[in-house]
Amino acid sequence: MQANGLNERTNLLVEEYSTSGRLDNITQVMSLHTQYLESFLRSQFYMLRMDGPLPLPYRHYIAIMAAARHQCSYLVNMHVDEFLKTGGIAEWLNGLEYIPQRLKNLNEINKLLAHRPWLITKEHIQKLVKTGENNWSLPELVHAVVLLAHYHALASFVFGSGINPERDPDTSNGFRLIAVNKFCVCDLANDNNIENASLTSSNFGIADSLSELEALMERMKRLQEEKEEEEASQEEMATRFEKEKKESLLVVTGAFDDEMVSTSDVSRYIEDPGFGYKDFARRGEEHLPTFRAQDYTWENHGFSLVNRLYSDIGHLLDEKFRMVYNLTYNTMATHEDVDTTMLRRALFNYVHCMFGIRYDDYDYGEVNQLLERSLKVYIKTVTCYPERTTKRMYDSYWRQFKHSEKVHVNLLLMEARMQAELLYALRAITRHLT
Ligand SMILES: CC(C)C[C@H](N)C(=O)O
Repeated sequence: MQANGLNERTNLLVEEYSTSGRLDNITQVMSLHTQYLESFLRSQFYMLRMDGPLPLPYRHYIAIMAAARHQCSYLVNMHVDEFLKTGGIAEWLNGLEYIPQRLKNLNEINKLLAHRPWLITKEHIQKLVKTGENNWSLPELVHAVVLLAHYHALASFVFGSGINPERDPDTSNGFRLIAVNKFCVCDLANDNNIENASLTSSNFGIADSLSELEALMERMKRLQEEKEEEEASQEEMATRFEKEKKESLLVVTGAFDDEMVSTSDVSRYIEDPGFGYKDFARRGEEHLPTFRAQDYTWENHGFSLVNRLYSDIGHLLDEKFRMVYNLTYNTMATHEDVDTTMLRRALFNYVHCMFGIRYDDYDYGEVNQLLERSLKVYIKTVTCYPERTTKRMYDSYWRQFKHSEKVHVNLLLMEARMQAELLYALRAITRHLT
């Protein structure tokens, strides 16, 4: 890393250390992307610690409920500590039966938001805001929704980057208890080249993965040229989206490892643990409806609503979304000066596609050409079933790329997911209001 970048990174880490008294592994891994880290920390600090509609312990309890939907013990434990530190009632940590009804009422929206946000309707919102003494005010509800979406998405980042719990010398078994997917966070933070590690465990040689990279760059170039030549018709574009959406449902992610559930003690914070992202294709009775992005965009609708009800969070989130969307170093593994816009768009839009969100000016044929199968498996797992992510999945795509680039991928997935959840929830709130 260049001296400049390194300085910036160090400064930011020092600053974070002095404000929060710790440097967790999330921060360390994210510090590979300092600019992003800054806006991430700013918005997180705001929603957790600054003036806002919800009392502090509530915020941490909501973070716990959100992270528990994905059995993310790492985040759960972190916020259990914070919950107690901010004066939360210890009894609540026994599980959902011990919390006030009002908080319990968030279960349903937590569950839908995490796994099938398209099912959220204005009726869900109505129920929450009109239940007599247990009602939520709209600002409180928006604060809660932002926290839920943030922590669902962060769980994706944690599993996607293989972040392990920090070792705590005081609790001898605290570490073992929650080690789930055994990545080495130190490797990530140092951005060692993954070449050696991943190649020995796979059947491919360096030559194959090199030509994989060349082929990808070739496809990007060709798509760029084609784009300048002809434009597909509206119908053709719509068909391509539907095709990609349908196919995404067929992408098979790792089988569920039961061991993981039984070793996790976080299930007491959730209801209906079996509820997950729907494998529509197999069941067939429900389909994933299409959300036309231009009818309800973050920029024109979501942003102003969220900002009005919970002031300034809109700006912070907006800055973060823009940051991640535009983040680039113009590199592709060892190549420099490459315009990677197309590839980064494909990643972001593919996540939205899995949530049924369609941009009618985007050609989903690009997703199909740029994202290979193993990458799609990784994306779907990290976004929809993060707890199932394995190191093998992480290693199996883009074998020439650096760790920092795979962390970059994770940032895109995380933010796209957060935005998708927010869009559905905010649309329901708007409908409730009109
Ligand atoms: C996710 C990666 C393909 C991003 C790329 N390294 C860039 O700087 O744009």
